[in-house]
Amino acid sequence: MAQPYAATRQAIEAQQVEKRFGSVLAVENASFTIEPGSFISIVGPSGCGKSTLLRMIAGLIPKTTGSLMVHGSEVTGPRGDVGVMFQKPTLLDWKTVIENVLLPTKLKGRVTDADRRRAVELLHLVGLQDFAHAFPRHLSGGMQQRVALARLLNVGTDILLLDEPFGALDEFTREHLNVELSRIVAEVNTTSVFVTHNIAEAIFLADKVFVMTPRPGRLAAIVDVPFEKPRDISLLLTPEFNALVARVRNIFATGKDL
Ligand SMILES: Nc1ncnc2c1ncn2[C@@H]1O[C@H](COP(=O)(O)OP(=O)(O)OP(=O)(O)O)[C@@H](O)[C@H]1O
Repeated sequence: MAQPYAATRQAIEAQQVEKRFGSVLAVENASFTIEPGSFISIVGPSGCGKSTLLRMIAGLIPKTTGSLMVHGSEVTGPRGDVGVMFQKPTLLDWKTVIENVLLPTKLKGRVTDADRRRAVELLHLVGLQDFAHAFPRHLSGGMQQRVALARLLNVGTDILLLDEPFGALDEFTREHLNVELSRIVAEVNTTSVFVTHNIAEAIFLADKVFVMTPRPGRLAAIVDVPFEKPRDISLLLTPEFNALVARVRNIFATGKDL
């Protein structure tokens, strides 16, 4: 359900945003709004500008033209209310799991007992409560991404930008983590923007799917996902789900919605 202030203030608002890298038009004329608390997937084939769009929202690269606002203010650089997670977990190998989760707290100052309790809560949330004192090298790739997610949640950002966070993992782990991610972001009530080139994954997670097509990177359609949440993996086998997958695939092929 939308937040009370959704009517007046969107989490993210883009108007005619473009990004050029020299002669390459990476993102063309993107306009959209993202409501607080919603889950958006950006899906499209390789090179269509998904990561570029996400990096602009994160303030990691500047837009070339247009207006891009987060919580009502123009994005001019990285900001505290937006957190980003990439395919590689970037954990500190010489720190334990809980020390990695507490890293953002430590960068701000002294770590209190309350901070430690919160870190333990976050480890419960991502299912790693028994691994607080393990080192990252003793964890699987999926577990390391869970630590990265707990660390990101510890920053307390309102908006999570997730760039293929499970892209390097096997299909089974990935499906399982998608279910977990869905539960976790609903529990902490963040706005989430998730980049993937996997159509089923995009639909399974999202309230809306932004479909991008390449050359130049264009936001071809915004598709509403009608399935109730929380969602179970069995949804993937239903005709309704597969019809939506076919619809998104058709947008890739034709650049147009049905
Ligand atoms: N720093 C850069 N300098 C020059 N060109 C870039 C840069 N970053 C991206 N591009 C170009 O912009 C276009 C979009 O790239 P982007 O990485 O956003 O696509 P993507 O959809 O995320 O692809 P993938 O799924 O393969 O990660 C591509 O043509 C890419 O070569």
